[in-house]
This record gives sequence, C-alpha cells and structure tokens, in this order.
Amino acid sequence: SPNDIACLKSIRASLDDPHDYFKSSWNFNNYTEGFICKFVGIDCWHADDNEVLNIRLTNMGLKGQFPLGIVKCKRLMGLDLSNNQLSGPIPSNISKLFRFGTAIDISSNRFSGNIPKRIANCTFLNSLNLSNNQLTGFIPPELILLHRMKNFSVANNQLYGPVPLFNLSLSKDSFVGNPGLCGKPLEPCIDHKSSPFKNGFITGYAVSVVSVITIFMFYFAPCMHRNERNKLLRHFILNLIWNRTRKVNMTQNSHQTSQMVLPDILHETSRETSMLVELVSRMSYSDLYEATNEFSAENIIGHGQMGTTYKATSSNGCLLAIKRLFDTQKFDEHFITELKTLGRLRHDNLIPLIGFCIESKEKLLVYKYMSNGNLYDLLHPLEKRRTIGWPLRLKIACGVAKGLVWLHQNCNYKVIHLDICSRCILLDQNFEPKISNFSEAMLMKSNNRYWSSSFDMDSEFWESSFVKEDVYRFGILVLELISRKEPSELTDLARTGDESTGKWVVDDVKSSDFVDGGLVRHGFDVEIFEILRVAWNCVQPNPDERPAMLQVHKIINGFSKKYGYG
Ligand SMILES: Nc1ncnc2c1ncn2[C@@H]1O[C@H](COP(=O)(O)OP(=O)(O)OP(=O)(O)O)[C@@H](O)[C@H]1O
Repeated sequence: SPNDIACLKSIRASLDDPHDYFKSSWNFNNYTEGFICKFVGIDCWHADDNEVLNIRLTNMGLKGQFPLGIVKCKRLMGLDLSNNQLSGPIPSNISKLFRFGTAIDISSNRFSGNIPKRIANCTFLNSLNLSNNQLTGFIPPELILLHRMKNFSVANNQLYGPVPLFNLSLSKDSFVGNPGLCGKPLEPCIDHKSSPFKNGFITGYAVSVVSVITIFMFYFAPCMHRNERNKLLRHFILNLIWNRTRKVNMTQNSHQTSQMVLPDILHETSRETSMLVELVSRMSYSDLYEATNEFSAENIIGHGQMGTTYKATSSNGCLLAIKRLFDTQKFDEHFITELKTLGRLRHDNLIPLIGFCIESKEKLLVYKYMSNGNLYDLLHPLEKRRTIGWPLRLKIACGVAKGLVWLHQNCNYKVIHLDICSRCILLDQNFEPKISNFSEAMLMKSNNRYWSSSFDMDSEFWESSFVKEDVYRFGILVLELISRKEPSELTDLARTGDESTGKWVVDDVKSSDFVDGGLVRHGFDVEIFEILRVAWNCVQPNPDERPAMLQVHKIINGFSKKYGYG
C-alpha cells in the first residue's frame, strides 16, 4: 500500500547507511505490485502485495535513531534492528508505532534512556530483545502484563531495581550484565524492613532508607569519589523506593507481611480507617457508582498503573475525577500513602483530594476534576500541537515550584514527592498547575526529635538524597516545558551532559534546536535563557550542587510577576 512504501522511504531517509545497503537494494523508482518485497530485509504478507510483514535490518552498520517511520507500516509484525549502531531513546509512544507487533529485536545497538512503560501496550508482543544497549532506569513492572511474552532479554544494559515478577520463567541470562538489577532470578534485593527509629517517621520505611544510607556513608562512602558515591547512592535509594512499592510481590516473606498488615489497615472498621476519615471524607460506593454513570466506559478519563480514572458529577453538580484501583493488594500501600499524604495537605498547587471509599474489594480515591488534563498531554498531544505561549509555561513552572516549596518547607510535615513529572501535573480551568500522584511520596513530621537533633547528619542526607530528587525532577519538567522534548530524552541529556552540553542548552536560545521553535524570537529569549539556567542547575548530577526549591521559586516568581502570576 502507499502507506507501506512511505514507511520504507521514511526509514531509509532516517537512517545513516554507511555501507549503502539501501542504495543497492531499496529502489523506489520501479513501482510494481510487490516491488518492495524484494528489498533487502523486507518480508511481505504476499509476494505480490506491497504490504510489509517483517523488517529485518540486522548487522548493516546502520546509524541514527529509532525509525519512527514504521508507524506507516500498518500491518508490521516483526522488527529486527539488531547489531547496528542505532542510538537515542526507545520512543515512549512505541505502542502507537508498533501496535500489533509480535517481535522486537533491537539488541546490540546503542539505545539509551529508560525502557518505556508503554511497551506494555503492545499486547501482541511475544518476543522482546533489548539486550546489549545502554538502557538505564527500572524495568517497567507493566511489562508483566504482556501475557503472550515468550522470549525476553534486557541483558547487558545499565538497568537497576528489582526484576518484575514475570509470569513466564526467565533465566538469569535475560538479565545479566546489569549491575543494579536484583530479585529473582538474580540475587535477592536488600531487605530494609528492620529499623530502630521507626516511631519518628510516619512512613517507617523512610528511616530504614536513612539508616542504611548512614551506614553506607560512614563505612563505605569515604573511600569513594564524590560523584561516584552520589551516583551509587541515587541508584540505591531508587532501588529501595522501588522495593517498597513492589514489596507485596517481591518475596514470599514480604508477601506475608503485607498480608498481615494491609488488610487490617484497609479493614472498613479499623482504627487506621477512622483516622483517615478525619483527613478526608469517606464516600459510599453507591454514590460514586451513580456519579460515574455506573463506571461507564464513556466516563473514563484514562488508565494509570494503579487503576482507571473516571469523570463524575456529584449530586450537588461538582465535577470529580474518581480513581478506581485495580482489584489487587499490590497497590494497597500506594492507596494509603496517597490518603495519608495528600489527605493532610491543602495548597493551591496540590490536587484537592476530596474523599475516598473502601467497600468490599473496591478502593476509590476522589479528586476535584481538572478540566485541562495533565501537562504531558498538553505538551505532547497525539494530534496537532497547539502553540503554548511563554507566559503560560512560566505560570505552570511557577505554580509547580510554589507547590514544591510548600511541600518541602511546610512547618508540620515535610513531604518529598519523588515522582514529579509532567503526567502528574494537572491543570485546572485556568491552567493553574496542581501536583498529583502522591503514592510514592514520603512524609515526615518536621518537629520530631530525630529530624531536629540526633538525626542532624541524616537530615543532610535526607536533603541531598530525597529533597534534591524532587529538585532534579522539577528541572527535567522545566526543560520539558521549554523544549517540548520527551522527558526520557531530557534525562539522558542531563545524565550525559557535561559543561559544554549545558552551555549548548542554555547559551544560544535563538539558534538552539533545544528550545521549542514556537517560543523563540517573541521577545522572551532573555527570560527563557534565565529559566533554562535555573533548570540546568536543578539537574546537576551532584545533588549538593542543585539549588533548593525556595531559591528556584524565587527566581521563577520574579519573572512570573511581570505577567501577573507571581
Ligand atoms: N483530578 C483529575 N482531573 C482530571 N484528570 C485526571 C485527574 N486525575 C487523573 N486524571 C487523568 O486520568 C488519567 C489516569 O490518571 P492516573 O493518575 O491513574 O495515571 P497516570 O497519571 O498515568 O499515573 P500512574 O500510572 O503513575 O498512576 C491521566 O490521564 C490523568 O491525567
């Protein structure tokens, strides 16, 4: 079909082919039925039909980025780009590019960045080979949803965190060569449950992390280079955070622990539940059922990792967003954290949590509805991109910064969000940003003695390891606001960025292809430059070199005032 021809033309144009394989074989001048089926590396559904079944461009020395043109090969089933020199991120919208694909092999290239969780939406995948690349971050747990998967490998990358519990049995070979990965079939992950300071924290796990870090810092870190130490520490913390969120699934032991504790917390009449009711109002399932039109598909706003969110109208006419958690204990802890954290907090730049419901197996969280959706969708719409003016971007950055300052400096509780990203910034009818998704958050009573005295040393680590994690993520968010580039690409840039990259990003707003074209030369270049500098400071690899959110907000607020937002 014309689409398939356009698909191959686009692939050819997007890849650098130093050995001229395309030149000698991919000749588009001879339009006959099935002519593309004779191209090297192309299988068709039928030899006399221009409809591509598989693309196998292996071992050809190809350079360039993941070929987005495959989106036009509508019936493509297999993509094999292994043994080349392709680089850059795996596109986060891969499931849109390769919706019905059954096999992806991009092994032995130079792909970097995170494994996008949306690969899990390629529901027909039965083979995924990402081995021998430079991928970083966690293996998205959503991948366990790929029920048809038979072959899977992420060996020899730079991944860390626990291996998700796949339904198929995978050997070590699928994961080896990633020094930060742990859990079956590799070595077990560190158990961080026991801690002497549990009472001081609302989330006891925070202490465990801090204690482990203290030991680590005292005994092991002094002999390491500062940057190396920070890098390790960061990996370590993320690993522990991930351990916590996955602990229900991690080991038989931790499974038993959560079996004992969580149902009790969630029991409809438990003390915990009555405490929660003091924070947020408890709503009845039947009211929410009615408000969402019986949880009808038409009311669905979107799906997240933990559940489905519905638009709803309350009996007094208020618009609500109701998150209905999947029926699994896996997210009980997230549910509680969200309630305990967000339930206590009220600020103009936090999403208002109005209520919750626990009835039999149902767990629901009820928020105020935000009519302009989330920031990620605003910046990266599936359809046509809208121009977004600088004052609006500044307003959003300023609001998020204000919310974070409040969280970090709040006098009763100090809160670290740990998952700031454009998807969790919701926008109300006036595009005022509201921070949402507190299910990973850590909350600490700021007047407890551990915080103020004997934990002095640890509060420094708390600051540099956790608070500065929020600062880092805020920096990525601002870079995304200015560039409209994918967060994974920006994380890469920040990770690999040396001083000269920093200069390249910030120095030359007018001619840089970093800044969104719609922004430059509209009289804002100087401001953009200043804000980019702030963002760049926020993403410094060494947490100690990142500014505090208070400083960041002060600068952004200074510019925002001009537009009446500050
Ligand atoms: N209060 C709200 N008002 C409007 N839309 C909302 C609201 N809360 C969530 N949404 C939207 O509902 C969808 C699902 O949200 P949800 O938080 O479950 O998933 P997510 O943002 O992908 O995060 P995660 O998967 O990490 O839980 C998203 O598109 C989100 O923007």
